Formats: sequence, structure tokens, C-alpha cells
Amino acid sequence: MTLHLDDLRVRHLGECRYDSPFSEMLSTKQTSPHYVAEGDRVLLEDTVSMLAEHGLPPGQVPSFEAAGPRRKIYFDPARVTAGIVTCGGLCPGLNNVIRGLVQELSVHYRVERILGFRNGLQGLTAEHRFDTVELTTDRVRDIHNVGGTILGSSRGGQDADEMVDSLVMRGVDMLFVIGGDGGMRAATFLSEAIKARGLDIAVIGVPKTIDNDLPFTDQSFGFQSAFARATDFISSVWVEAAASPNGVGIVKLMGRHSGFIASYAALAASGADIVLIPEIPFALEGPDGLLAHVEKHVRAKGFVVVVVAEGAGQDLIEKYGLPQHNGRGTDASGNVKLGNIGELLKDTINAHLTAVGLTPTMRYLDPSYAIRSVAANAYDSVYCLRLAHAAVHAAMAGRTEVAVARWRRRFVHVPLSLMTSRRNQVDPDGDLWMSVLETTCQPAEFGTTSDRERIRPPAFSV
Ligand SMILES: Nc1ncnc2c1ncn2[C@@H]1O[C@H](COP(=O)(O)OP(=O)(O)OP(=O)(O)O)[C@@H](O)[C@H]1O
Ligand SMILES: O=P(O)(O)OC[C@H]1O[C@](O)(CO)[C@@H](O)[C@@H]1O
Ligand SMILES: [Mg+2]
Repeated sequence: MTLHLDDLRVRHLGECRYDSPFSEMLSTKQTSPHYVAEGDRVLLEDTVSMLAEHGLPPGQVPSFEAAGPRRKIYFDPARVTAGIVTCGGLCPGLNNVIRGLVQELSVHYRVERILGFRNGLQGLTAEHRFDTVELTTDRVRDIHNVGGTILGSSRGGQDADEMVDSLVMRGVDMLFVIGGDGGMRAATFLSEAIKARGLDIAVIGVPKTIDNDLPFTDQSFGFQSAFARATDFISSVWVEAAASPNGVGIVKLMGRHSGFIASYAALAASGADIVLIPEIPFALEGPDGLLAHVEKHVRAKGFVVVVVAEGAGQDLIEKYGLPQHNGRGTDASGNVKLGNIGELLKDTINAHLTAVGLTPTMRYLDPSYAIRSVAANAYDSVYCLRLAHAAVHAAMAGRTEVAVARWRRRFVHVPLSLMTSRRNQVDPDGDLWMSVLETTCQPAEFGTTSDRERIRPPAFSV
């Protein structure tokens, strides 16, 4: 992936002419190990070798604009109407972000009108544009204690011009889109339609996905809460499998294209013998295949625990799967519906162990929604709040077509075009997967899979 400084540049609506309520507080601040001054930038890369490879002067190495309050802002807060929408699948912390946005807008910038559009982008259609929630500090005071989103969410495509009409008709000056890759694409679409009409509306993305599949953000909010919950299920099947003759515990976790939840949950629970993720194809049959490995565990210690990401082994489903295992078509947002790899593993492992005289006791759990519907944990609560602060500062300073993200520990502005330019995936050659291999002692691959594509995330170059 080749990145130029221009790809990292953030679009501004115009000159910042108003004093920010934070200007006095900022007057003494300079870049320090704990703060990035507004004129400074955050490096894209963080190793000496990567920087040296470019051979560029410091001002030209790829870097992000720092997030945070500015001394001067673009919008006159007294005249601002803000809009908030949450879209796509649920994720712990959505309510925390809504609460953080409302508090920052109301308390510090004294914005008086904040509209919550209901049920995702549906809320911006002609049919629903007047059915908004008036968001006040009172309304959001306790919402962080529960999962989900008080605004509702949805999948499905909407017309960009119709959505822009809604923003104009409701007088919205800045829209906060809390969404995953689809939501970030929609925000890009919307920004382009706004620009084409020459309108002065800021669109700020707050990246959300329990799959952690968005790039240029260290980890997406809610991910930690989600995988923490997932560990409970791994521990449960471990207990069950360990106490049963020829016990087989299988936990299927979310992760369409990225195996982060499966990897982190397996590391945290540390009872998993085998972790299967979408990034690494595996073979079922053969002396080095998954089934032989499962059998080996059952023979050696009497049970086995497998953690599988929902997107793993999709190529096997057509070959081995029963019709009910197959995914069919796409959802309303165009996401491919996956085949059920958990059920396929359950059936094939059952058949294999029975055939070799080790009739198993099968314990299969698919806790998908139980994981993403939880409230944010303490860590994610802080993270969501800080992301919300950064999003408000960005909008007030007239940034648009940009997402706020934490990158290498710092809060930064990432152009939406970059947010949707690639997918974040577990690198089979990276240190996370190495930790999984070290912990499970599973082989780097099950069977010969060289003819099938392994994911290799692109390196950056300039
Ligand atoms: N290419 C696109 N252009 C315009 N809108 C899009 C595009 N892709 C997705 N959207 C819209 O964005 C919204 C959210 O997308 P989606 O349902 O894929 O969830 P998401 O934001 O990716 O979240 P998650 O992955 O966490 O479920 C949907 O209303 C969808 O129609
Ligand atoms: O069943 P739903 O709500 O469409 O969402 C399921 C998908 O959403 C996610 O949670 C996020 O994209 C995926 O992990 C999962 O495949
Ligand atoms: Mg998505």
C-alpha cells in the first residue's frame, strides 16, 4: 500500500475564526510525551527501520493530524445543530460515545440543539427525518450503563442526496456517524454529496466494530469488552469438555473477516487448544489436518477446546457443508452472509471421532450476540469518552470527511478515504498470531493450504 502525505491530509471547511472555549487552557500547552500540540503531527509508523527506509526529512514522513481541541474554531457554537447516528451491528460502548458527544457539545461548547437520528441511516430518510431524539445531558446521563444504542441501529443502503436533504431540513451543521466499515463508507458518500452541493456541514466518523477490522486505529472501541465476555464462554466449554468423556468444546465467535476476537479471547482464557481465524486457511483431512489434530488431543488428554471465528474456513463449507451450513447472499448492507463454520466443525469432528472409536461428548456454543450486546467495561468507557471528545473538537474546528481514532496511543484524525481503504486483519506473520501459536502450541497451519490464499496485510510505503 503506497501512502502519500496528501492521503493523510484532512479536509477543512474553512478558516477557524471563533475563539474556542478551550483557548485559554491551551495557551500554555506544548508537545510533550503526553500531549500532541495542535500544530504537531503523529507518525504513521513507529519503528526506526520503517522510518529509515523512507530516507525522508522529518516534515515529510507520513503522519496524521493530531486530534484535540484547537484555540480557534470554525463553527459558532451558539448557532450549531449537531446530529448523531449509530449504524451497523451493535458494539459495546455505543451509548458511551453518544453520551460523550452530548456532554462535550453541551457542557463545553454550549451547543443547544443535538438531534439523534433513529435506527441508523434509516433515520436520515425522508420518511424518518423528523422522528429524531432531542439529546440533552439529562437524557444521556445514565445511558452508559447499558449495552446497545439508545438511538437504534440498522443495516441497509440509503440515498445520499435524500440524507443530505434531511440534514439541510433539520438544520444540521455537523453529523457524527458512529459506524463500522459500512458506516465509514456511508459517511464518505454523504460528505461527497455535501461537498457537491457546496454545503457547510461537517461529517465526522467515530469508528466502531467489535470485529476490530477497521484500519488505522489501534483497536476499535468495544472490542475489549466484547472479547472479555467471550472468554467466559471459552472457560465454560473448557469446564464442560474437560469433565466429559472425549469432550469436545467448540466456541464460535464473531469476526467476519478478522480473527481478532477469537485470538484475544483465546489468549485471555488460555484454555483453547486450537484457534481458527479467517486469515489462515486450514485443511480438515490428512495427517496434518484439523481432524487428526483434534483426535490427537482427545487421545492424549481426553478432551479438546476449539475457538473458531465465524469467517474461518469458509472455503470448506461448499466442499463439506450440508445445505443448512451454507451462507446465502448478502445482508441489507451488502455484507456477505457467511456459512456456519461452527456447525460444520461440530458435525465433521463428531463424525471423525466416532469413526475412530472416540465417540465424543460435544459442547458447542455460539454466543455471538451475547458478546456484542454487553455494556462497555471500564477501559472501553474511558476510550469511548475520549474518542467522543476528539470527535467534537474535530467538528468544531471545521474538519470534515474524517474519522477520529487512536493510533499508536495518540488520538488522531484519519481521512475517511483511508479508513475504508483496507481491512485490519490478523497478520499470520505478526506477533499477535505468534502469541496464539505460543499459547495453544497448535501448528502454524493445519494440512497443506498453500494453494489457498493467506492474508498478508500490506506494508506502507511512500
Ligand atoms: N458503500 C457504501 N455506500 C454507502 N452506504 C453504505 C456503504 N456500505 C454500507 N453503507 C451503509 O452503512 C450502514 C452501516 O453498514 P453495515 O451494515 O455494513 O455496518 P458497519 O457500519 O460496517 O458496522 P459493523 O461492521 O460493525 O456491523 C448501512 O446503513 C449501510 O447501508
Ligand atoms: O446479525 P447481524 O446483526 O447482521 O450482525 C452480525 C455481524 O455483525 C458483526 O458483529 C459486525 O460486523 C459481525 O461480527 C457479525 O458477522
Ligand atoms: Mg462492517
